[in-house]
Amino acid sequence: MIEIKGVHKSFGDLEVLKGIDLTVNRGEVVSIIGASGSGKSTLLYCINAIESINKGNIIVDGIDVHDKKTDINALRQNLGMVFQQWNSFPHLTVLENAALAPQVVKGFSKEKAEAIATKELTHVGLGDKLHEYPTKMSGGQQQRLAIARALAMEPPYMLFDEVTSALDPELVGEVLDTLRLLRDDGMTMICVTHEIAFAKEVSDKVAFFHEGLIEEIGTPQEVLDNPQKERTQQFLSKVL
Ligand SMILES: Nc1ncnc2c1ncn2[C@@H]1O[C@H](COP(=O)(O)OP(=O)(O)OP(=O)(O)O)[C@@H](O)[C@H]1O
Repeated sequence: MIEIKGVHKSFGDLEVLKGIDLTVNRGEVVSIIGASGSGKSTLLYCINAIESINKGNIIVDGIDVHDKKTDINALRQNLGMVFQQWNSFPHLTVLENAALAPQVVKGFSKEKAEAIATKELTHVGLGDKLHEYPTKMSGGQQQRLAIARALAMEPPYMLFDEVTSALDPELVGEVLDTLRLLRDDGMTMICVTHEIAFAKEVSDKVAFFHEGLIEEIGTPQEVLDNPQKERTQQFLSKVL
């Protein structure tokens, strides 16, 4: 379970998160929507300690992420993260890219790491690209590689930060299909997304962020079909 309790985060004088409370249970898909600058990505970065927090707690399976005694590297193994921009190693093949972290971080043998990486790459539809170089692939394929690379660490949680935003429109579908696949596998996911229809389809909960606070949270039917707050209604009227 991921428990976010009263989290505040500032960059200098700018308070970006103003008291976020959110619980993500195992097996749940939670989508975070909201205007640009409302703090969605910052929350993801705080969950896996890329960013520090100023107040509150983030607890992952009972471990306080921002406690000085917490082994961040061990914790991050449980939190796979995929960003808007895919950053693979251009001099490594697709398989070598996906097998790298299990070897370096987990100390797995090359054979074991490549077996897991092959399984995950096949799962995301890249089984026929193992020995190609990522620079030769489309943006959608590279983003699926980024997902497989995160999955190869076998994390119980996945954090997705606008993974389709940098893609040409015709490539968005294949990446969303991959996320649907993970949802069907029962993966616990937090998705920061601008894809409202996708959020509606896959999420157990949708959180609408407004200026560093959760303005409204509930099922997709509650928040997206029947929003109670005026700000949610205004936001949805602009993006739907
Ligand atoms: N490292 C940083 N230093 C200073 N300000 C930052 C930093 N990261 C983010 N911010 C600011 O914090 C605010 C929230 O940014 P964040 O990326 O979390 O928003 P967002 O809701 O994810 O927006 P978008 O949908 O555009 O990605 C913005 O005003 C941004 O400029």
